[in-house]
Amino acid sequence: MTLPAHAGLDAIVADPAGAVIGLDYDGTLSPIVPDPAAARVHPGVPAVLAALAPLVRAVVIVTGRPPRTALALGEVSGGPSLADVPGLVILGHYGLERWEDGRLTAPPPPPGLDLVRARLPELAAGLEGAGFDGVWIEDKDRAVAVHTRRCADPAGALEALRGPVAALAEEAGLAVEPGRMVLELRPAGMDKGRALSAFLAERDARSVMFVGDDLGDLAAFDAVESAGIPGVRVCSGSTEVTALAERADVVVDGPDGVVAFLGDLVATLGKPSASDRA
Ligand SMILES: O=P(O)(O)OC[C@H]1O[C@H](O[C@H]2O[C@H](CO)[C@@H](O)[C@H](O)[C@H]2O)[C@H](O)[C@@H](O)[C@@H]1O
Repeated sequence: MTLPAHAGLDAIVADPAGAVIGLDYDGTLSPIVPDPAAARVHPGVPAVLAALAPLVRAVVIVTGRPPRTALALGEVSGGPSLADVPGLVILGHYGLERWEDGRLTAPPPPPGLDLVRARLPELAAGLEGAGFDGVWIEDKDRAVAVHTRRCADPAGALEALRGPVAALAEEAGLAVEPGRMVLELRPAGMDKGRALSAFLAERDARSVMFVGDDLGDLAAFDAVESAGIPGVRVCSGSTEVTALAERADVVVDGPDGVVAFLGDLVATLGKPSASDRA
C-alpha cells in the first residue's frame, strides 16, 4: 500500500525531521471494547511507533486517559510496549497531565469531583429504574466518566443521561466531554486542541499529523487546521462516530487501518529519497 496523495503528507515525507505525529488512544491505537480496563493497545502499535519515532520530530499521544493508564494498557508481552517508544510523550486527561522520560507532571484534581462522585451513582440508579440497566461509572481521579456501552440500548441511555449530567457538571464547575457511548465530567479550560497547539509550538514543528476517532479529537483537528504549517487529519473510521470522518483528509479502517497506515508512512520515510541517491 502507498500513502494517499495529500499536501500535508507530502510535507511530512519531504521533511520528516520537522514533523509531529499526534495520536489519540481509544478507538485509534486500541480497538473499542465494552470494558475500558480491557482496552489493550493494538499489538502492532508499539512496534510501528518505535520505528516511526526516530524518523520524525516527535510522537505524542493526546488522550482522555490518564497517561499511566495508557502506558499500562500499552504493554505488549514479547515485544516493545508503548513505554519503549523512543521519546514518546503522552498528554493525558486532554492535556492536563504529561508523561515524558518516565516522569509524570499533573496539577491537583478539581474540587468539584467530590460532588460528582456523590451524585453520579444515584443518577445512574435512576436510569436503571427507567429501564436503562448497565450504566457504568469510571473514576479517573481527575475526571469521572459515565459509560452506556454495556446497556441494552447504549444510545438511548446516553440521550437519557445528557440533561442530568450537564446539570450536575454545571453545579460542580466541570465541563462535559461527550464521546463514544460516554459522557465525561472533567475540568474545563483544556482540550486536545490546546494541548496539541502548545506541543507544536514547544517542538517548533514544521508539519503535523493527528489521528483520532472520537468527538474529543475534533479540537485536535482544529489545531491542525490553525497551526499555520502543513497538516493532515486522519480518522480511524467507525460507524459509531462520523463527525471526524467528515473533516478528515484520510479515513482508515479503525486501529487495524491506523497500524497499516503508520506502517506505510514508516516504509516511505525509510526509503532513500532522490537526493540521497544522487
Ligand atoms: O481520548 P481517548 O483516548 O479516545 O479516550 C476517550 C475515552 O476513551 C475510553 O472510552 C472509550 O473506549 C472504551 C474502551 O474501548 C469504550 O468502552 C468506551 O465506550 C469508549 O467511550 C475511556 O474509558 C474514557 O475514559 C475516555 O474518556
